[in-house]
Amino acid sequence: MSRVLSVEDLGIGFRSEGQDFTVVRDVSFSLEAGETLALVGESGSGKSVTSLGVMGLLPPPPQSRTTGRIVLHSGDGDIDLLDLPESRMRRLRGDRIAMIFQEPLTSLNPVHTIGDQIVEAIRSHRRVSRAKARARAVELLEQVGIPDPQDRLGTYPHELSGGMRQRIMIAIALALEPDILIADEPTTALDVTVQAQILDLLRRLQKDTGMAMLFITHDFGVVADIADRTIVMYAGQTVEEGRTETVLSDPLMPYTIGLMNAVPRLETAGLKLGDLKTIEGFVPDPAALPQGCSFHPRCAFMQEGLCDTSPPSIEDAGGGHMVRCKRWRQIGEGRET
Ligand SMILES: Nc1ncnc2c1ncn2[C@@H]1O[C@H](COP(=O)(O)OP(=O)(O)OP(=O)(O)O)[C@@H](O)[C@H]1O
Repeated sequence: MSRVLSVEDLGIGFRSEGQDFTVVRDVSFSLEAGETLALVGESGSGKSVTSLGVMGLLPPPPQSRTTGRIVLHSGDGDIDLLDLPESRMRRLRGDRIAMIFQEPLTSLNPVHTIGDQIVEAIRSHRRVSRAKARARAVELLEQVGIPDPQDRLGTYPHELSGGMRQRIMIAIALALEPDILIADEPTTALDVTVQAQILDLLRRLQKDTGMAMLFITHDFGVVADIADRTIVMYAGQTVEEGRTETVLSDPLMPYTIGLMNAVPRLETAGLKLGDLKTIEGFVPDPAALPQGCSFHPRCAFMQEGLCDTSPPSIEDAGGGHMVRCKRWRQIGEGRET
């Protein structure tokens, strides 16, 4: 597999009411062609801000500031996205990196037909005739499973169901055959059956096109269905990372365990980790992070004098399974007994 994206030591901060605060810290990951990486965490953990950073869609400085490197590995060589002028970033967006969001209605234009919107997406990046772009639009609608694609070109977004709208957004995102698709909670607003259909569709399209996917979700059920690798984020940091099957079968960070236990069908039989059923409390305010481990005030395994003093570094628990918890060894041992 070839590498398509490297994110190195990403840091993102905002300025609000004269105060600077950091919401993403030291996040590093890479994406290979054809693989899916999930970013998981509760609301406010920094998943969306990370993906907006990759897309170059954060507010301009001084409202936001981004540090580290985001490198797109393309046929034309490596492109450092943080150094790119907005005009070139605009050309890459949609073309090499595309994004779909939770609620297609906010991205689709209500006054234009879906055919016009797909044609526009193609013609804004490629010099092709209207007729050719329309033919490609029909092909794309077929690809994403829209029945009677020719007739559907003339419909408006509000005439379609939520699942169909998400398929349209996927068609638009794929129109230019991007190397990377960022999917930010694309199935959260859909009912369970439609959610499964959209996940199936994304998996099939990925197989056909070889694109890499960065999949943002708070739902471990979705992670189990779609991701090759998983990064769990908490308070703007990676707290656990590894192959999805490793993270799911052998979670070592109490935050990950708490998130997983919140998904009934994943309830981890045999974990024997006491009564960590749900996670009490909230993600901390980025402007007032607790001392020590950011998660310690909510953690059932917190050890006074250890977890509340200095922040834990991220450690390799074996085979690239990375964990940011000073007590991961005891947690692993507790599981084996
Ligand atoms: N434009 C902005 N200005 C100031 N703060 C922001 C801005 N966008 C996001 N934040 C803050 O950054 C932090 C991370 O937010 P982010 O949206 O990335 O979380 P998330 O994990 O994706 O959650 P969600 O699932 O709700 O989108 C939050 O504390 C949020 O309030």
